[in-house]
Amino acid sequence: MQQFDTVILGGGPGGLAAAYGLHAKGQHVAVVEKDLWGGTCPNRGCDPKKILMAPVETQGRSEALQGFGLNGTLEINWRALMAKKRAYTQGIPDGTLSGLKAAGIATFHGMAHFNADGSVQVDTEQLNATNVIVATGQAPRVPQIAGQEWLQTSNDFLDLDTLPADITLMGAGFVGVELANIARAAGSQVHLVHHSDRPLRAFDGDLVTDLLAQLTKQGIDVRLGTDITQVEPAGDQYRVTTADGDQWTTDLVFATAGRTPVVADLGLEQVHVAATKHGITVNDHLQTTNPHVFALGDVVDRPQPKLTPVAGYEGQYLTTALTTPNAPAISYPVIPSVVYGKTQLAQLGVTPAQAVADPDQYRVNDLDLTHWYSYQRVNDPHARIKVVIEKASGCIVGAAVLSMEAEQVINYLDFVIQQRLSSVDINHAIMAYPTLASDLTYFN
Ligand SMILES: Cc1cc2nc3c(=O)[nH]c(=O)nc-3n(C[C@H](O)[C@H](O)[C@H](O)COP(=O)(O)OP(=O)(O)OC[C@H]3O[C@@H](n4cnc5c(N)ncnc54)[C@H](O)[C@@H]3O)c2cc1C
Ligand SMILES: NC(=O)c1ccc[n+]([C@@H]2O[C@H](COP(=O)([O-])OP(=O)(O)OC[C@H]3O[C@@H](n4cnc5c(N)ncnc54)[C@H](O)[C@@H]3O)[C@@H](O)[C@H]2O)c1
Repeated sequence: MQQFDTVILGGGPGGLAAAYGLHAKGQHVAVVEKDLWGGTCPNRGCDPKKILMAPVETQGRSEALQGFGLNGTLEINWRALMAKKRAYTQGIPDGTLSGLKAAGIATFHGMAHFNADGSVQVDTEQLNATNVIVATGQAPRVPQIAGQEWLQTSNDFLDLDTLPADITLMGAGFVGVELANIARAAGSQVHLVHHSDRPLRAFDGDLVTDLLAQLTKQGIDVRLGTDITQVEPAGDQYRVTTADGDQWTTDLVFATAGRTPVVADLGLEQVHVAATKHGITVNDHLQTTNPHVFALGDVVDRPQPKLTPVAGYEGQYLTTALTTPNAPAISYPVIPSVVYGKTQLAQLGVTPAQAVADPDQYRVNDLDLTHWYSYQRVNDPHARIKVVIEKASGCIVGAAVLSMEAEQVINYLDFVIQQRLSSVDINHAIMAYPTLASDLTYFN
């Protein structure tokens, strides 16, 4: 039996933020990881995805300028791109582990679960702690359809040796839309199938419609309002059948229909930690139904989006909460979400839909940006922003953006909203011109 102040289950971005934070506060900390040190984001999520996305973005910019001073399209070399991705990801687990060891944080590799006395079991090791933090994340959800055993996941996609000529993606959420962008740009025929008529439900409906039109223009076969009911082998390929009776053959089918919290086999019931199908139940101090067990990151059932910076923020919060008497409840700043691709979709703060529902408090500036200098310069075909303004203060409190530059614009607006900067404040700053930042003055 080894004794710690805090034992953390899961060595992803959330668990690691808490581990380093609590260690810096003088706690004796242990982290348990059953698979790849570093977790989803740097091994099978954000980072490898965005490495694959780099040439996609460049190709998109090149396509937009064809006939406007640029001739010749760019071709993606999948093998070379995958080699670049692997050169990055292969160093992550060892690098993460050495960082923890160098800091003096205890590490255990293996599947952790609770014993009935509240201790944590990792193979033959029994770890005892004042508090335990569950940071076990989410895993791809594989829908239960006929032939589900043939379905691949984003983990497989992000490590494909060769990109098949024809792929099908089941679900047009964050993962489905981003993988569709990558595969299409790299030369695959892509079928993107979504069960409802309204994918990316958290985002502004008009901008999602614009984005889907862009994907269709890129040659992606977008099929809405239809369910894949069966996948079966057909020679070297798979035959896909939908509820409408449509059928086609494809080389690989990927389940991109969401992710499920990793709670099975943790023995949560042994220590009376409650969970729903959306994750572990916590109060406003990230404390579970067991006062000595806390949870953070993707595994938590909460309304905030399941993103790396949110997991990291919660790790920092628990650093304070577990080392300060009477710590305040967690309070989240505005959280930006971005769907990456040739055209990026981003959102932050009060949504245009919320603003329209409360016209006494808010107004919405719906701006076609295609004629603004920043977007004309790069020939962005569909640049658009909806800016939500609080009527009483004149401050920007939310935004939804669709453009090749959305990831940058949304982060500038994050500062503007978080600091509650008025247009007078913004005008006091001299920004380099002409840049995306110098556009900020014109949004409200
Ligand atoms: C394809 C893809 C792309 C993404 N892109 C982005 C993006 O661009 N931006 C963004 O912000 N977010 C993105 N995300 C989401 C992001 O990866 C997660 O929000 C983030 O990794 C959550 O961190 P976490 O620490 O909560 O969980 P994880 O990173 O999932 O880490 C949990 C760890 O716990 C381990 N574990 C599980 N059970 C046990 C156990 N019993 N014992 C020991 N260890 C265990 C797991 O092996 C894992 O390593 C993406 C996700 C995917 C899948
Ligand atoms: N750029 C980013 O920040 C980024 C990228 C990828 C993932 N993520 C994070 O990971 C989470 C998971 O992403 P995701 O795309 O796996 O999930 P998601 O919840 O964003 O999208 C999955 C979609 O599939 C649909 N669906 C469910 N069952 C289906 C079925 N049988 N057939 C067809 N469609 C079906 C769902 O309605 C949903 O719209 C995201 O919510 C996000 O928090 C973030």
